[in-house]
Amino acid sequence: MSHNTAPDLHTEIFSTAADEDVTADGRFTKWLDAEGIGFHEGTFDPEDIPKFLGAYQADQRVLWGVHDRAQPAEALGADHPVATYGTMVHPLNVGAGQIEAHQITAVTVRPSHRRNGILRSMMTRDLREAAERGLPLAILTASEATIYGRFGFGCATFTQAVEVDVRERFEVTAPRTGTTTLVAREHAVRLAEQIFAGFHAVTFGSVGRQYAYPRRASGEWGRERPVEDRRVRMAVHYDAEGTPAGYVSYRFAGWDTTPYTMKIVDLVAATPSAYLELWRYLGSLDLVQVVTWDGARRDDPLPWALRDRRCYDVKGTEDVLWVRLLDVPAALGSRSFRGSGTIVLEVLDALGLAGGSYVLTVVDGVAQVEHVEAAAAPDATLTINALGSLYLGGVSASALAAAGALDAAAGDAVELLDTLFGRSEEPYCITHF
Ligand SMILES: CC(=O)SCCNC(=O)CCNC(=O)[C@H](O)C(C)(C)COP(=O)(O)OP(=O)(O)OC[C@H]1O[C@@H](n2cnc3c(N)ncnc32)[C@H](O)[C@@H]1OP(=O)(O)O
Repeated sequence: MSHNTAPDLHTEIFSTAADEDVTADGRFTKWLDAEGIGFHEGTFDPEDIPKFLGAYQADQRVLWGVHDRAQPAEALGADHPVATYGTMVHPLNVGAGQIEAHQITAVTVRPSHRRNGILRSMMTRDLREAAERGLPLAILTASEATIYGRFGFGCATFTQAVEVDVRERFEVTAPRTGTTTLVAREHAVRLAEQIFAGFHAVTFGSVGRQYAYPRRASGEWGRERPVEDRRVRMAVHYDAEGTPAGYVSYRFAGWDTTPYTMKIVDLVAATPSAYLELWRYLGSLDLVQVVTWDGARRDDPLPWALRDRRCYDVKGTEDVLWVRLLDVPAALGSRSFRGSGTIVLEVLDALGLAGGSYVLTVVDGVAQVEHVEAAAAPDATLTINALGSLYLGGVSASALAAAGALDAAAGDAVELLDTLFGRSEEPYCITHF
């Protein structure tokens, strides 16, 4: 049977409430299943749906479903979205303070409906409405690097995947402090929340975590399902005062994997010494040959703390946060800078949300930003994407200029931007969403 009917689309936007229907026919279950199709997952176990609903409520997610009422009779029903989109708000650490970031997640469009502008229509509407609500910026983590530039996002933070040889030659040379020990499952969620809060408060670029994170770190939830993963263990580092300052949760890859591998599920350290002590602990695990982790900082201090730095092998780099400024004065004005100086920026925004000329004045790291009439001679011109990349200091203005992504009237403008936006540490985000 042929089916030439044009799509008949309508969008439903809802926030999950406690009385949401969790049966197979409920809109939440249909929405979750549609999202799962986009990421090639199987259907969900019905008994998991209430737990996912509870998590989504805790995160205060807003869910979008696009429905097509003109599909063949045998197709998934019209109550089953052909596209999904989700948003929530969590704080982003920008130094001087935390700003509310509009997070975009769960973006999927069914193969039968792709490349018809469905993503574009959801995202342009959502970004406009988020800007109207006064949110200074939007963030996301991207499945592909080619999708979101056109919507004004710039790649802003990175992590690297590492493999550390923890056989005899592994030794952390820093002086030993505090205690690191396995903790009982019943305390693990609370400890994970408490330690992450300490880490987040001091880590530039960190984003507050959703409900599922401490549960997965503790093993109370597994990676795929919200049921206990009995193979996950969690060790906590207590500093010299006895304060929990870091945790690592890990899972053995099994005796069939050689070299024998311990995979880090999550590692969060609120202090540099907690970080090294967690690695000292990992190095003490008998019968393990390598430890793997995909969330290390690009400027990881660990190799500098090892007797044999060649134990540490970088396997790859991954981009994490993509940033899209929605309100340039609010976003720049909340961030801590370095030094002092004044610069006029011309920002180009194809979506017309945040473009214009801005005077950025920084005095001893504190910024004031003024939106001005089109400047006759800006010191630097860049797209909103490039400003999103520059925003957290994950790339220098010099690198953007060398890449043709920032056009400076004079060389000292680039130098000044390097000083102002530069940081001694890279921005670091270990929250995926
Ligand atoms: C934040 C997150 O959730 S990341 C996860 C993103 N989702 C996935 O990776 C799941 C699998 N992919 C999909 O479901 C879909 O292909 C999507 C959501 C990526 C794209 O949805 P579509 O409705 O097909 O996109 P739409 O038709 O609106 O395209 C908008 C523009 O993006 C481009 N585009 C869309 N997808 C891609 C892609 N994967 N790579 C490069 N360009 C893309 C289109 O060509 C179009 O360009 P134009 O407007 O400049 O001509």
